[in-house]
Amino acid sequence: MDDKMDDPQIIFSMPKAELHAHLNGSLSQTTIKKLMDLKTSHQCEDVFQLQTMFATLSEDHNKTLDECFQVFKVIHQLTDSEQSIYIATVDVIKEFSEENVLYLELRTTPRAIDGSFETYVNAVIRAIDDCRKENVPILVKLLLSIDRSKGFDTAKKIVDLTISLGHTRNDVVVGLDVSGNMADSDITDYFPLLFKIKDAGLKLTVHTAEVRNDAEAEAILRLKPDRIGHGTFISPSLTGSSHLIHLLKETNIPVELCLTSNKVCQTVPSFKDHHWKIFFDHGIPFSICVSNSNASARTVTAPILFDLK
Ligand SMILES: CNc1ncnc2c1ncn2[C@@H]1O[C@H](COP(=O)(O)O)[C@@H](O)[C@H]1O
Repeated sequence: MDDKMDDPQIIFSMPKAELHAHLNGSLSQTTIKKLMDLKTSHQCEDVFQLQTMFATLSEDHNKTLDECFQVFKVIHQLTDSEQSIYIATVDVIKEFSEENVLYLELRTTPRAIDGSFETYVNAVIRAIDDCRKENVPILVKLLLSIDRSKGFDTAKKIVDLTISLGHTRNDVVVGLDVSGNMADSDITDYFPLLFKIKDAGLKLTVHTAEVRNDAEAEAILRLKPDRIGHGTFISPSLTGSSHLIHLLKETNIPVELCLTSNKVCQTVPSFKDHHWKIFFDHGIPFSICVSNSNASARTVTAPILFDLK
């Protein structure tokens, strides 16, 4: 099987649900250009430096997972104001809708804007509300993310905000995602916060086993989140053991599988070697997701599956 798909049109036209989309990982080139122009119009001094960084990032080659995390640091410089976050969110929603995504569960990590996480989240929610008012034909819900590399205190603020919005805006905010670089932290430090989310009746999804750490993967599965993201190194083809996949099957936790993201970040060598087939054969419930993409990358995953089956 070829790792490239020639004709994604059929997938464009299919109605889809997207359950794992990072807001700042979903900016199209058009939106990036728009946000860059916004910086220029505000006469930001760092705009030339940003342009150079984006030119380098746009070079078409796969990146390691660590390099992917560096990319976000650059993208975050573009979404650093209420206005830019609003524009980014509206664009991402409309672009998913244009690709016939009917249910979009967007996730994003609030950053302090003028010292306030609320400002960031309010800009995202205002964009979702405005798309609803405009009758964009897509249902959008929001997960707030904690970035596990940012420490407990920041995570606590985001968890408290999630719980508060889970009451006041439960038409939009459905729960929490745990993301960020696995190498940077011990996930169990965050467990008291994750229990708070569960106790508040909110949904929880956790990036799990993107790189190998069997003890951590087991601890997350035993925590029983509502979903897990990736689950790459749960696969016996990579760990050489069936222990984690049996545990996953026992807990029956659905997995957000992100084929393109895994390939680009090189946590799997090729689509052919992706663990989706092993999960399929074990009867693990999963959803095919994008995680991070530009608009043109979003629709390649499903044809790959058709091809493999
Ligand atoms: C590739 N696999 C991944 N694994 C873990 N976390 C990831 C990720 N891809 C993205 N993120 C998380 O999402 C943030 C960008 O979107 P937001 O600023 O939140 O909208 C990244 O900074 C990282 O924390």
